[in-house]
Amino acid sequence: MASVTSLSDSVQQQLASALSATLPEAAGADPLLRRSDRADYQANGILALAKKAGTNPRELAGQVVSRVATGDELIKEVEVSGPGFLNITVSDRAIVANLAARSADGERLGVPYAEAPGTTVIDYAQPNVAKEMHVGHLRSAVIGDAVVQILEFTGEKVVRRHHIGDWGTQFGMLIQYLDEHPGELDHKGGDGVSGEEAMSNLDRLYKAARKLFDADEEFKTRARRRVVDLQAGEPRTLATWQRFVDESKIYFFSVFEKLDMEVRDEDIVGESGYNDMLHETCRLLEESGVAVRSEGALCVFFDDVKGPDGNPVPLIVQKSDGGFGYAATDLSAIRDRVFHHKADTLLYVVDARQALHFRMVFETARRAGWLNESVTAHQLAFGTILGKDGKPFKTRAGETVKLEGLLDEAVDRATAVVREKAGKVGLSEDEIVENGRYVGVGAVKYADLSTSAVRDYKFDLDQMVSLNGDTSVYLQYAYARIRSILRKAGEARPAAHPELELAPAERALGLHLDQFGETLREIAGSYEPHKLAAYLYQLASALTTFYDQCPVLKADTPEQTENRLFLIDLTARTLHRGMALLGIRTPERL
Ligand SMILES: NC(=[NH2+])NCCC[C@H](N)C(=O)O
Repeated sequence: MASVTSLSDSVQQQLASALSATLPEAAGADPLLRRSDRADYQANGILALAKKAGTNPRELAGQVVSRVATGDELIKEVEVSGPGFLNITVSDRAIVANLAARSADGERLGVPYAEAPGTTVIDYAQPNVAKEMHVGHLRSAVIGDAVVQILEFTGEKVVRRHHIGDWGTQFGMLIQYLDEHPGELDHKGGDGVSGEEAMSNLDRLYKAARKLFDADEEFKTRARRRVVDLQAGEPRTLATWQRFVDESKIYFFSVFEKLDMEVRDEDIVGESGYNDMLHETCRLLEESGVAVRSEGALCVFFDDVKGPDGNPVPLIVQKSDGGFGYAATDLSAIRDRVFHHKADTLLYVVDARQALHFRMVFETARRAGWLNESVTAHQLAFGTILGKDGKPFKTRAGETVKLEGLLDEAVDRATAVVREKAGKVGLSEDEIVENGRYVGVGAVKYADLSTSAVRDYKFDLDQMVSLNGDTSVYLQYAYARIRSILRKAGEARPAAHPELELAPAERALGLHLDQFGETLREIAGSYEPHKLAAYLYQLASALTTFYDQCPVLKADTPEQTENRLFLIDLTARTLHRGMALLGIRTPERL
C-alpha cells in the first residue's frame, strides 16, 4: 500500500504553486500553512513575501486566491483575511477520501517513510553494574524507547546502545571481596534467581566490600591491584568481574520486563566494550594536538569552561596515573559509532546534570574531526523527577526511590481503577490483572512522556491513574470504548462514504487524524516524544466532542452510521499505533 500525502501538504503545495505563478521570485517560498479556528487552515506567509517584493499584501493574496482551483477535489474555499492572510477550507469529500486512503494502508496508516533516512545510534537505558537502578534510569529508558520506536517507524536505521556502567576502579574492591568470599553470589534456589534476589545479593556484597575497603588498609591495597589486573585483562579477574555483570543483567532485565520494554542483550555494550580503544583514542587526540599533557594528565581545554576560581576546567581523557575515565570511554564510543556503525546521528538520552560532560565530549570529537556537519551528536537531556513536595524524589528515609517498588505501586493502583469498572465490561480476573499492569505501567510512562523531557516533573500516582485529564488511562479508555462500539457493530471494517456531508465534529476529528504523519515527521527531527503524547490527547479530546455531537449507531442513515464507524475505527487504529510508539499498550476491553 502507498503512503498518503496529508491534506495540509496538498493544500500547501497548491498554494505554493499559485504563489510562484503570481510572484516568480517567491518560487519555493513557504506559504506557512497552520491549522486555524476560523477555517481549516490559515496561510500566513504572503505578508512577508509581499513586503519583500514591495507589493500590497492584500492584493498579492487576492491574486494568489484567483489562481487556486476550488471545488470538491481539495480546496473548497479560500479567501483573503486581515492584512493578507488566506483562510482555507477543504471539502468534506477530500477529508474522507484522504482518511480512506490512510485506512487502506494497514499498519502504517498512510504515514510516509522519511525521504532520506539515515543511521542513528541511540544511547539510552544505561544502568550501572552492581547498583540499584533509580528513577533517572527510568526516564532514560522510557524516553529512549519512544524515540527508538518513532525513528524506526519513519524508516531510520537505529542502533541501540545500552552504555551500562560496568568498568572502573570500584570493581577492584568488588572483585577482590568476592574472591575472598566466593559463596556470596551463590543462588539459594539454584539457577532461577529473581531480579530482586540478584539485586539484593549485589547490594549486600557492595556494602560489605565498601565497609572492608574503608576499614582495612591491606584489603584496599589488594583491591587496587585488582583494578590493574582488570584493565590488563587478567583472566581470573575478568571471570569474577563477569559474575557481577551477569548477576546485574538478571536484575536489569527483570526491571525492563516490568517496564514492558524490550531490551536486547546484544545491544548492551557497556563501558568495558570500549576498553580496547582507549589507548588509540588518547593517541589520536594527543597527536592531533586536540588534547595536551597537563601535570601528567591528558586534557582538553575549553575557553568557556572555567571553575569558580576562574581557572579552566579541562576534560580529562587520561589521568596522571595512566587510568582512563568516563570521558575516554565516551570518546571511544563516538569513534565506534561513527566509523564502525556509520552513524550520521548520535543521540544520548541522559540526565541534564551530565550536560557539561557531553558538551565537552562532543566538542572534543568535533575538534578531532570525528563529528562534523554531517555527523552530529545530541544529548536528549531530561530533568529530575520530583516528589509531591517538589523536591527530588526520595523515600522518607532520604534514600533514592526503588524503581520496582514504584512500578508495583502504580500497577496496584491501576488494578484498583480497572477493577472498579470491570463488572460493567465483564472482565475476567486474568484480564483485570493484565489490564492493571498495562494501565499502571502506561501511566508511569505517559506521565514521563507527556511533558517536555528537559522539565522536572512531579511523580504523582493519583494524578497518573486518573480517568480524567491528560493521562494514559484516559487514552486507553478512549481506545477501548471505540473497540466496544465496533464489536457491537460487527467486526467487518466499515467503509468510508466520501459523498456525505460532515458535521463540524467529524471534520475536526478527520483533520486531526490527517496530521498523524506530520506529527511523527516533526518528532523524528526534534526528538520530542511529548508532542506525540499531546497529539494523541488532542485526538481523544476530538473524539469526545464527536461522541457528544454525532450519534454513531443511531445516526440518520445507515451510510452515516457506517461513515462514523469508519471514522472511529481509524481513530482507534491511530491511537493504538501512537500509544505503541510511546511503549504503551491499549487493551481491547477495559
Ligand atoms: N554514554 C554515556 N555516558 N551514557 C550515559 C551513561 C549513564 C550512566 N551509566 C549513569 O548511570 O549515569
